[in-house]
Amino acid sequence: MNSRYLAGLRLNRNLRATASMAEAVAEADVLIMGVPSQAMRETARNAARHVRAWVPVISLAKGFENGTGLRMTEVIGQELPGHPLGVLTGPNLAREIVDGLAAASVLAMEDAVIVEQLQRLFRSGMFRVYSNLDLVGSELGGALKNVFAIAAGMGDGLGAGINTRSALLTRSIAEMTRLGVALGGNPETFAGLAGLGDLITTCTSPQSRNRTVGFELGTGRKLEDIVKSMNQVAEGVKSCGPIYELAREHKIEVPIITEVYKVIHEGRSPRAAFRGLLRRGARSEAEPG
Ligand SMILES: NC(=O)c1ccc[n+]([C@@H]2O[C@H](COP(=O)([O-])OP(=O)(O)OC[C@H]3O[C@@H](n4cnc5c(N)ncnc54)[C@H](O)[C@@H]3O)[C@@H](O)[C@H]2O)c1
Ligand SMILES: O=P(O)(O)OC[C@H](O)CO
Repeated sequence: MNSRYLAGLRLNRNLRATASMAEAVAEADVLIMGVPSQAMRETARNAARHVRAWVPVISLAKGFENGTGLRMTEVIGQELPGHPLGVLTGPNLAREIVDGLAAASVLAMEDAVIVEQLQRLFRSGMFRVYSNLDLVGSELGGALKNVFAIAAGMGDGLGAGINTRSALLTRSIAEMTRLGVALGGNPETFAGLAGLGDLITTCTSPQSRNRTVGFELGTGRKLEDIVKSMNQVAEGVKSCGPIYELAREHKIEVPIITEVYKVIHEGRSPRAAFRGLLRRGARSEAEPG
């Protein structure tokens, strides 16, 4: 059992826990990195002393590094150079998967041969794994959707209706695609499991930590109190800053991300954020906003 994070659920009996990095990593044929984004560099650096050369490293994290604005496989690549890198991402709420409910995921790597081999390794009865050679787009989808989930949660916390949520999700996927393509992803990836699929799950499930942060903000609670009361990471809170900066750097208009950034970093109220989105000028559906 992992009573702190997945209370009441029995873990697979093949899992073995250890607090020793050397023991966890030294004999590994594949390394799977499942820590919050802001802990990724330190964790990869600690692993580097023990891991064998050429072992593939797969990231599960969905965020950007604060300060550098780097994606997780970029961070891992700096600390573990020469290893084939990938991400496993998609609509994958941990609790549902441990509970044995069916789910689909994307394993994205740039090497077509290795991704096919690992796809077989990750696939099991109720867990269907698709491959994708667009590592950058798949990784971006997972990180960007967290900020949109905060926005969707804020709407729900404010008592907005399903029409509002649907409008927000649809404009979010347009915004995700626009920014994701500018940052090097393929547009098709954002319409797949790593983009739209994960956006739907995270924006609609009460299990999502990012949506929960947004929801609580919408009901009027303070960000500091919400984060303090959670024992798990809500990646969108810390990744929102680097994402906003990347959009500015690439001159991409991102109205939803901008409003979430203002709520998190500039004390704007969720109600004012939603009003800000509604008051934007008339435009075509193909335009930002
Ligand atoms: N939980 C999910 O449903 C889920 C699903 C898909 C992807 N992810 C992503 O996986 C990543 C990790 O999420 P999580 O749900 O496991 O987070 P979590 O907060 O529940 O747990 C993180 C784990 O990392 C450990 N950790 C925290 N800081 C650390 C540090 N400095 N050094 C070493 N270990 C540290 C914690 O002890 C804990 O075991 C996130 O990027 C998240 O977006 C989570
Ligand atoms: O709980 P969240 O908001 O971190 O979302 C978890 C997963 O990313 C959903 O796919």
